[in-house]
Amino acid sequence: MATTPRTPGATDPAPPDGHRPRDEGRAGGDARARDNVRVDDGTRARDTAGPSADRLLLAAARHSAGRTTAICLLSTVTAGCALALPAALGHTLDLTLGHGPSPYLWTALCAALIGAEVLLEALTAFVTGTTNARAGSWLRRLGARRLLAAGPHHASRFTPGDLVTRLTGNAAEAGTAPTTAATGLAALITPLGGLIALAFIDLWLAAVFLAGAPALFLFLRAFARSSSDSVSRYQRVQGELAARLVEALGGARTVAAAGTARRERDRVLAPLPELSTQGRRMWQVYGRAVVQGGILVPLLQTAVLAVGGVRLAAGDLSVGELLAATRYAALAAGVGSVIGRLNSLVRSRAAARRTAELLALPAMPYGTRPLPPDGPGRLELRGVSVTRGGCEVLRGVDLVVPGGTTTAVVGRSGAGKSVLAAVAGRLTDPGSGQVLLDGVPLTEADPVQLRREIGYAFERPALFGDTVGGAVAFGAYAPDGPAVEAAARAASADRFIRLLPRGYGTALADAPLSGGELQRLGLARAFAHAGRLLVLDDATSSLDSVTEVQVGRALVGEVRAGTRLLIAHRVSSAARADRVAWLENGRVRAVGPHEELWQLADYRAVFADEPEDSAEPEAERADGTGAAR
Ligand SMILES: Nc1ncnc2c1ncn2[C@@H]1O[C@H](COP(=O)(O)OP(=O)(O)OP(=O)(O)O)[C@@H](O)[C@H]1O
Repeated sequence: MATTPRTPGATDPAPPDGHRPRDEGRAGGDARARDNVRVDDGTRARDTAGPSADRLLLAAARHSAGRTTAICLLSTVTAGCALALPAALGHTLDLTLGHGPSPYLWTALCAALIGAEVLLEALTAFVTGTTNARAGSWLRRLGARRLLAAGPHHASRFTPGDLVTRLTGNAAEAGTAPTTAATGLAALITPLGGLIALAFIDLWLAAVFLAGAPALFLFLRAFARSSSDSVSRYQRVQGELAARLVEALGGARTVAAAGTARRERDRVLAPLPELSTQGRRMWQVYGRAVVQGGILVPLLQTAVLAVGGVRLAAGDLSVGELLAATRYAALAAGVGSVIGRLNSLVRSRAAARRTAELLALPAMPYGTRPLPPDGPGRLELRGVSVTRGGCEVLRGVDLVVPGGTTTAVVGRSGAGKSVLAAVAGRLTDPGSGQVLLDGVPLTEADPVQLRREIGYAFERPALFGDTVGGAVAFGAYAPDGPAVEAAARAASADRFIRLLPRGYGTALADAPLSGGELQRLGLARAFAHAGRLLVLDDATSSLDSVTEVQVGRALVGEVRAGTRLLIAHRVSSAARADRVAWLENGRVRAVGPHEELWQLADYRAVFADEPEDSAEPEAERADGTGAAR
């Protein structure tokens, strides 16, 4: 038996055709691999959710309104100090050169202004950092909460790598918008104030500066445009690389088995040249900006200084005023920081758009109606239709599973069995129709009670928890040790768990599990949390026939009694059930006892491809009902 190190949540990508395994991440909706924003009706999710991105940024600003206001005040006062300093320095210089009374008071004022500026800048940086972190984590929580509320089917529109990028980098970048806007105001005050101060000192100096301003403006605008473009392209390619890598790692075994490691490596790394191009472009844009800025800004300052020198020689300016003027010219040239902030706002908005797309996921509606106490677990599907990828995969399904009975759902591959299981356990909602548990529509039921009352086991369970025992106990509530062990016994998992180095206390990371062992742990988890309805979605497919029969018996005798819905591929599973619902092309073709359906050639043909090793260990009768109940 192949043994693989257990990686919680790791699943192989679905094979291109044929029977596809069900896993918890899929849960009724395939992650449409390599097509991260494709939605059900075949259209692409909007890449331009402008208004909702803006609303999200406004909400983030409201969330951190107090801190953002503080940052705005702090940076405005800092700008005030920066603007007052050149005038004070100039005046102090004039006093020192003997044009007035003692300069000590002014020197002290200069020192105070410098000290205040440094302190305020440090304080602003501190508050900005913490505000950004808080806003980012708030956005991240919003996104994650909505993702969970939307249910697995809707979440599967996004690939895991893409989701990680949206919830980490994008949320963090969007979270910086409020502080960028707050400091942007001050960034505007400083160059404007510098220009006005320049005009106050001497109109000629302001005129010289303004003459060079268009060139400065054009240069800054070009920088903002090309840098924002290259940065966003770079980020997009980075996200694509991450998505490909996550996908390849998830399917590492398939890749190894197919011997396509080299091809897969090439596919993962295919965006690298584009990444390199965009990276180079980013640095080129930056380097060009440094050179151009390094020439233009000193040129402007030199022009102001030259004209100032002439005005000084003519006696129209004092030495102190000339000193102040050069400083104000430098401050006025700092208009670049405004453009830089605009640039970050543009990037934050783009990032917010990607976060907002998560928030646009429809949340599954829930109600507060309690399920009737001691209800038998009667499951009813009324006219249930489900559309996936533009096709109706369930069409007007009517099905009643009486409380306390077991119904096996059979059908050819792609008939809609897993989607039906997902609808029955409320992992996804039907497009039309209704699902009721003990007479309560699932959409109106209390979600907490629903999760306690519906147990689920999958073909490829994802394990959560620190230890093997913890993984079995993981769920809406934590069963105690004896209940965990009883569930593991029922799932035929107890024996192999006890052989692990620390038994139930073995860390999951130290427990290499075969496919069958993994399935048995998933079954044990479902048994430990069995409520009035238990849905087993092909959850015994990797078990050998003997173990499967043992688990089937235990399910009847040792697990809390209730209604069972089994997705079955084996004759033996169908034969053990009280009734069989036979699905064909998304419709219920027939419902009845296996023995009766077995008379139909089409029904027998459903199991025609059944592998030999799934035959019953006991002699099977010609009608396929030899399975022990
Ligand atoms: N998210 C999705 N997007 C598009 N099509 C989907 C999606 N989920 C399921 N389908 C399609 O719906 C149909 C029914 O899928 P389902 O997984 O329920 O089949 P199944 O009967 O369980 O098949 P199998 O026995 O092979 O697992 C299939 O054609 C499948 O490709």
